[in-house]
Amino acid sequence: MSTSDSRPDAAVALNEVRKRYGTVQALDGVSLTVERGEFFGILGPNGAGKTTLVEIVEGLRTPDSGTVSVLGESPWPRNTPLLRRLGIQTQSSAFFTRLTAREHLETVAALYRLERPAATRALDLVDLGEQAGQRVDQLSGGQRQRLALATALIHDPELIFLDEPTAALDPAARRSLWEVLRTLKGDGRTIVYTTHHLDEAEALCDRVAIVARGTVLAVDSPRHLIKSLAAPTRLRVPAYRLGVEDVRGLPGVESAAVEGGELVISTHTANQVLLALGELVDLEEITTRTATLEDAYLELTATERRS
Ligand SMILES: Nc1ncnc2c1ncn2[C@@H]1O[C@H](COP(=O)(O)OP(=O)(O)OP(=O)(O)O)[C@@H](O)[C@H]1O
Repeated sequence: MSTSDSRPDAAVALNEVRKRYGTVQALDGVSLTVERGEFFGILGPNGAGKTTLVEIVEGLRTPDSGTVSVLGESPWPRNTPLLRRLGIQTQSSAFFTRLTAREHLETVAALYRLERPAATRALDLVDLGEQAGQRVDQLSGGQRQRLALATALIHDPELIFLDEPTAALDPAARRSLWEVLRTLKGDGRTIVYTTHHLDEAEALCDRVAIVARGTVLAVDSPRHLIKSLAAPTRLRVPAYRLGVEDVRGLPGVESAAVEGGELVISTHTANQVLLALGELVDLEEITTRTATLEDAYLELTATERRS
């Protein structure tokens, strides 16, 4: 792993970062590099250390030891020129709640000494133009979340940190925000984001880090993670057609269980199992689901959940 000092060209470089709160070792020697222009996901169970990690990179906390470099600079002591190059969206973004969405953004724009059109651009970017005249405290949860994103983006930052940006969004709004995020990445910006939506991380991220108990379990592209962990393929057959006993001994079947009216068979040799199942049922009755990032994540973090 390269050290932060040797990678000033990286968007973020951490080397052996540790942070303890009392008896809790929140980060236990984290080293990772985020390249410029990357869409980078930080995944992990509750309490894994994700927020601590991101807050250290943002300069909001200092580590006990280790080095951190952000856009080639140290985030502390408080580095105002660097902060201006960062866009930070948190779950609990502070709003001027009695103002309208537009007034809120114009106020933020003024703090950055930006011209007023910056507010309109930010509203349009997150598709909040129609709510521009609505008071912030009357926006829905999802609309507030989009306003938080607009607030983080108003000064055109190079490196964007997003904390579960789609947590309160309905499925359609979530998809439309994905497009916003893809556009940001398309413009060459670097995005570092935390999420518990594994399907989303798989769809958006170039690479993800899976963190648990303050350590990085894996860093790779979702595709490579899925491949390297060799998570199983799942074949589903209506439970009224076949039972667990019918398939347990078939070649390639690793496990079988009934879930929600379907017999779910796990295998690493799907073709072999499909051949055998073809003797028992119509192939059209079988649905195949190849491994996902969620499977890889669950496999990697299984030990954490058991302990
Ligand atoms: N200010 C603090 N004082 C004491 N302990 C803390 C503090 N902040 C975090 N912790 C502890 O450090 C560990 C890591 O917390 P952190 O918030 O970084 O995890 P996380 O991965 O962001 O969790 P989540 O997914 O639940 O947001 C947890 O055990 C948490 O209880």
